[in-house]
Amino acid sequence: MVAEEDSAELRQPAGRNMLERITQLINSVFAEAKVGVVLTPEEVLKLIDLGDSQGGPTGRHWVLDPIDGTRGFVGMRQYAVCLGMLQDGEVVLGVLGCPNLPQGPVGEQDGQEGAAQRAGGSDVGCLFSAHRNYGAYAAPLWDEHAEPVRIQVEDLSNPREARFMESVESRHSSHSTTAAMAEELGVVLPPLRMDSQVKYGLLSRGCASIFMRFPPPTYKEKIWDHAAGFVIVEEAGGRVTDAGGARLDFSRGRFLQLDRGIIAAPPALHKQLLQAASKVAAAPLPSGQ
Ligand SMILES: Nc1ncnc2c1ncn2[C@@H]1O[C@H](COP(=O)(O)O)[C@@H](OP(=O)(O)O)[C@H]1O
Ligand SMILES: [Mg+2]
Repeated sequence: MVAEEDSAELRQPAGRNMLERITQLINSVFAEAKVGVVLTPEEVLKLIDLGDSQGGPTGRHWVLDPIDGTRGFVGMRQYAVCLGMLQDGEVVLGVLGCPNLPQGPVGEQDGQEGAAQRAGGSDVGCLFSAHRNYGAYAAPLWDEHAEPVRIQVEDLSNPREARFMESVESRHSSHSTTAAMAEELGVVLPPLRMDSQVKYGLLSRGCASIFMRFPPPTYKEKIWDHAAGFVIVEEAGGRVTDAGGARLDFSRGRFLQLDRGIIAAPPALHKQLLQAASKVAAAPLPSGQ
């Protein structure tokens, strides 16, 4: 298992109280679900540390981000529970649980504080999934009897009709770079800002047609922030590459090695985005940047 968290902080004296609370919470959920197991704090620490696999090009690895979009979670916006599976370096399975995401059309307000208050309604909460070569699907998160429906990216090639998505947090993805890309491409709609991998889910079901991410140059993207969303978008007919056009490569361990950033879109738009990316990269920076 390749997972974001480890137990280091919980092993400190200052983490003891939190460890007790987490252990109690797990045991109460286990009791409710009649699992028949009671964990000790030490067992909880060991289980968390099972996520220390380094991934790589061979074998099978689960890739877990238990709360992706931590800032969105804390800010009562969007977040996602993300699980992917790597087989010999290729993402073959992906699941995204998005508790605060409406099942129908999504607007700017759904990426803002207050989204969490709408959670729990029968039309809020989405589960996206994909199995390599078997398509991408969406289902209501809380209805275990609902039949998942096949999803497809929007069949769009005209940037003037396109809506692009990016991070809420400009420290995660430069809003000025995406604005320059949008201008170069001729996108006229304002960005849809959402936390976490819900953006990959929205792209896959055609709620928006472009996802761009341009982190600071020194930042190394982690595979758990993209694995599940990547296979879901590809199985929905989209393309996900770095800004140089290389398909994301999950076989290199816990990190992705990217040229500038990530661009995801239906194929016809994706091609135009790559052209825009090379023009934006070649343009001189405005003074002061
Ligand atoms: N400086 C940075 N640049 C790019 N990504 C960053 C970042 N700092 C944190 N992140 C990642 O961005 C993820 C959230 O993505 P988004 O911006 O799409 O909401 C975070 O996931 P976690 O919240 O799981 O830590 C974290 O891994
Ligand atoms: Mg994350």
